[in-house]
Amino acid sequence: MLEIDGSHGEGGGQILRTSLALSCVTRKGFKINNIRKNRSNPGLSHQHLKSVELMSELTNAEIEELELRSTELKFKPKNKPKGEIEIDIGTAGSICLLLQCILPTLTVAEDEINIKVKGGTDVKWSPPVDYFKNITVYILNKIGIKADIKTKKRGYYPKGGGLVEFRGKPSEVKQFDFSDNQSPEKIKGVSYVSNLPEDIAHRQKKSAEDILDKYKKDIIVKKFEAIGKGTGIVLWTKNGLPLGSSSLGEPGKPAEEVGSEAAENLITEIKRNGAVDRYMGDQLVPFAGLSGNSRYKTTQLTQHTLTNAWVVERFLDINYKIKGNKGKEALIEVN
Ligand SMILES: Nc1ncnc2c1ncn2[C@@H]1O[C@H](COP(=O)(O)OP(=O)(O)OP(=O)(O)O)[C@@H](O)[C@H]1O
Repeated sequence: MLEIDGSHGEGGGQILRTSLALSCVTRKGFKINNIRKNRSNPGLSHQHLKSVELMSELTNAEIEELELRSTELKFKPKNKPKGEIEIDIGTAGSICLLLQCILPTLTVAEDEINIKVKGGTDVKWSPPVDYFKNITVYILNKIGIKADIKTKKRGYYPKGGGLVEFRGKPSEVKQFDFSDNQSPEKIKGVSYVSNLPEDIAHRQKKSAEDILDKYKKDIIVKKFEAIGKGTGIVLWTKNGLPLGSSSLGEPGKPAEEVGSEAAENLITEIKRNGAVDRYMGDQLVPFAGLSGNSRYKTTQLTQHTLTNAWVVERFLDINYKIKGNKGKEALIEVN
């Protein structure tokens, strides 16, 4: 069994998720300790626990020590992933982070993987579902990963209750070279509210548009069905590979600030010389590794990217070459 130190780098949940994914791809078992050691609430939270359960059901894995707040875990998959599953995170834990585990495993899937997940769709420190669809899944489709998601209901902190349907098919990851990007022709986006006045979504949109004044824009306003209250905005560039940014509303945060935060972050992404944004910088790591020979330039090298590369190197016989410094543009290569 491979031994993984969950406190490596930022010591967060992604070490577990990437280990689960790569374990299912290679069918190498692993033992992880110090799970989420550097988080204020260490150990497995609901989202991580459900990710382990999901991956274990898909591959008929043997697991030991699976409990809420466990800081250690053993996982050994038996079969190639496939199946149809309904899973309820039970909290506002991120649906998109749970789905992160499955995407790399489509490269070895025996059959379709269809999942209905309940939980949070637009929650802090995770990809909002509109980012996941329009940036993560969009870019992965381009490199051969056959996946799609449909958002049926939104889920916000603290109640969750969002519903997303995921469909994935056996896929072959293509080698890719994303070292350049084109300047954006247009900014697309969605400014949304649930169970709050629609005016908030219009104000978020307006303040984002004011900052993005020199670009063509197509930002739609939506009122989404949900159990709880929530607002936010997701923006992405059109032309070439999409760069994305987002901001969530919260009590006491003016709608104008939500819109301007997302727009300013997007401008920073555009001004930097990178083909993918800082979040895709870490999310593409496993796919570059699985393709065996790929390169891409991220707008900002993060600790998550470095840690993700470290995890993938434990499972695959590859080395990442990362040229650049943390916080700056960087080229990530596998060959
Ligand atoms: N605003 C965002 N837009 C897109 N992707 C995001 C955003 N915020 C975070 N992400 C992605 O979500 C993932 C977060 O990983 P991280 O390890 O921080 O989660 P986590 O550690 O599981 O959190 P926790 O330990 O609390 O569960 C990363 O892949 C990151 O790129």
